[in-house]
Amino acid sequence: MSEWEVRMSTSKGLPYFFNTQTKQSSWEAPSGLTPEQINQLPGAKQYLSKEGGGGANAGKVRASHLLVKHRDSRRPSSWKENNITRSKEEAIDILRQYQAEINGSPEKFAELASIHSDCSSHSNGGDLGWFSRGQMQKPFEDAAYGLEVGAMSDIISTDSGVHLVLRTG
Ligand SMILES: Cn1nc(-c2ccccc2)cc1C(=O)N[C@H](Cc1nc2ccccc2[nH]1)C(=O)O
Repeated sequence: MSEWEVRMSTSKGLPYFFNTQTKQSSWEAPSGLTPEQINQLPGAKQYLSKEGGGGANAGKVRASHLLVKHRDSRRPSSWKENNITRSKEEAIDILRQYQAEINGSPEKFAELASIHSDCSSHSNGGDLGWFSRGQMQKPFEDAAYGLEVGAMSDIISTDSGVHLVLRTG
């Protein structure tokens, strides 16, 4: 863990993770590090400050999600299924299975989101990019802003369906 540090990409205005030994770099926090360990990395305080650092993303957070829609969703249709008829309870049961399979792994999260998420962001491994308060439905915003970078929410519910949220920036 000691060989990782957080640096700022001047071209993108985004923090990234750099391994000083292998010279590997990654936008996503290295897997296997706890949110506490991530926040103790050199550069974390400066570039991962709670809400997007001092740059273009000041006050913003970055998150990915895995959405399972149900028949009461605002738009009960997705790239996967034209007419979604499952109940909310069934959607929660399905998401619990994904949650267990993810088991805290950001790589697994992105893999399952790309296959199973009912949001068009599935093509991005669930990545929604950076957003500020006031942009997303409130329960989603509160979950994302309430997470440390690298942490995952429990199941949350919005008008779109039920979600798992992973904060990535
Ligand atoms: C907010 N958003 N960003 C994307 C997105 C982002 C990056 C790349 C592709 C799509 C899709 C969406 C979106 O609203 N998708 C909806 C589902 C949905 N509802 C949401 C509520 C809160 C956060 C994300 C959500 N995604 C849909 O596809 O029916």
